[in-house]
Amino acid sequence: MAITYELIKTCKQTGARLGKVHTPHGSFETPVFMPVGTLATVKTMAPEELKEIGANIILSNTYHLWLRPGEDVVEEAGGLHKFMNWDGSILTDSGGFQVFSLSDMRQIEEEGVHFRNHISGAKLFLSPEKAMHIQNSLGSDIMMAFDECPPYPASYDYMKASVERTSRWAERCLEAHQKPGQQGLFGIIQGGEYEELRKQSARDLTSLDFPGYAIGGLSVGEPKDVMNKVLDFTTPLLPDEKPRYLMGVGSPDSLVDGAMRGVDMFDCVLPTRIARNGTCMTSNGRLVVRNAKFAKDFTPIDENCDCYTCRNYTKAYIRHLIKANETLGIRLTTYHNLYFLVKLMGQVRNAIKEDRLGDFRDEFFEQYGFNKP
Ligand SMILES: Nc1nc2c(CCNCC3CCCC3)c3[nH]c(NCCc4ccccc4)nc3cc2c(=O)[nH]1
Ligand SMILES: [Zn+2]
Repeated sequence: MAITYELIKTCKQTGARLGKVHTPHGSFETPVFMPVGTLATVKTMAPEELKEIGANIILSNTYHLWLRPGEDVVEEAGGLHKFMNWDGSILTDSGGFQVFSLSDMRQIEEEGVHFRNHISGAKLFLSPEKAMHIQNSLGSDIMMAFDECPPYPASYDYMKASVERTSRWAERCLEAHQKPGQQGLFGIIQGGEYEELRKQSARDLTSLDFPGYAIGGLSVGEPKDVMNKVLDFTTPLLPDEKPRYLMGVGSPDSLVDGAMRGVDMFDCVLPTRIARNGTCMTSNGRLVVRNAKFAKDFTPIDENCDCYTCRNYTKAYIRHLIKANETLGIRLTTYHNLYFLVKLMGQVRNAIKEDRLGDFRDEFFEQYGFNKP
C-alpha cells in the first residue's frame, strides 16, 4: 500500500497526535480537515483557491461519479486528478453511505446492495467488488472499503449482523483491490455505540492490516457526548502507527474533540453546505450574513480572519450578493468557511506541538460560544 503515516508527536495533555500522511500525490499534516468535492469539485472553488486555502487533500465520491459522469469517463480522462486538474491527494468514499442516505428504495444482501438511482429511479447494484473497481478507475490515492453504515439507533442484534457483514465485505475489497501499489485502501470500523461490537469490528479489520482505518457509523444523529464516548473506547483499539479517519465530522467543536481523542483525519460537507445558504463560521460563532442587520455593516465577516474574503469584502457586500443570488456571494462564504476550518486544524496542530490542546479547546469553545448553557 502506497500510503504511509509518520507519527511525529503525541500531546502530553490529551490523546491527540501530530502526524504526516504520505501519498503518491504528496503529503499532508494531521490532524487535518478534508474539504468535500462530491462531484469532482469542491463546490464553487477552483483547485488554485483550494491550494491558497491550504488544502492538500480533498474528498470525492464513488456513488456520485459512477452515476454521473460514469467511472469510464473519468478513467479515459486519465483519472480523477487529471479530470479535475487537482494535483494534491484525493480520498474517495466507497458509496455505501451515500446509498443509505440518498436512495430510499434499497435492499442489503450478502452480495451487495440493490437500490434505485436517486436521479433517474433506475435499479442499481453496488457490491464490494464494484465499489473497488470504480475507485480503481477514479485513481484516488486513498480508497474506502465498501461498508454498511447502519442507522442510529440500531439494535444490538442488527448492529452485530451488520458489523460481521461489513468485515466480510472488507476482505472482499482487499481481494478486489487492483492497484495496491498506487492506491491505499482504508478499512472502516463499525459497531455503533456498542463497545463489544466496536472491539469485534476493530479486531476483524486490524487483522487485515490496512494502511489506515476509518471510524464509521458516527455523526448519524447521535448526541455529541455519545460520539465522544464511542471515540474514547474506539481510537485505542486502532494501531498507533496508522492514520485514523472519523467520517462525516464535522462542526468546529467536533473536530477539536475528535483530535483530542486521537483522530487524525476529518471530512464534512458542513462548511461548504452552510456557505451556500449564507452562513459562516467565525471565531465568535456562526454568523448568518444574509441577516438584515448586516445591510450596512462595512466590516469583514470575521475580524480575526486573514483570508481573501475577509481581507477584501464586507458583510454588507456579501449579504447583497447572497440576496441577489450572485454566485460570487457563495464563493466568498465557501472560501472563508474552508479557510476557517483549515486554519483551525493548524491551530490544533500547534497546540499539540506545545502540549496544550486541552487549554486550546477551552479557549476556543469559550470564544466560539460552545460552552454557553
Ligand atoms: N463509507 C462511510 N461513509 C460515511 C460517511 C460519509 C463521509 N463523507 C463522504 C463524502 C464523500 C463525498 C460526499 C461526502 C458519513 N458521514 C457521516 N455524517 C455526515 C453528517 C452530516 C451530513 C450533512 C451535513 C453535515 C453532517 N457519517 C458517516 C458515516 C460513514 C460510514 O460509516 N461509512
Ligand atoms: Zn475569512
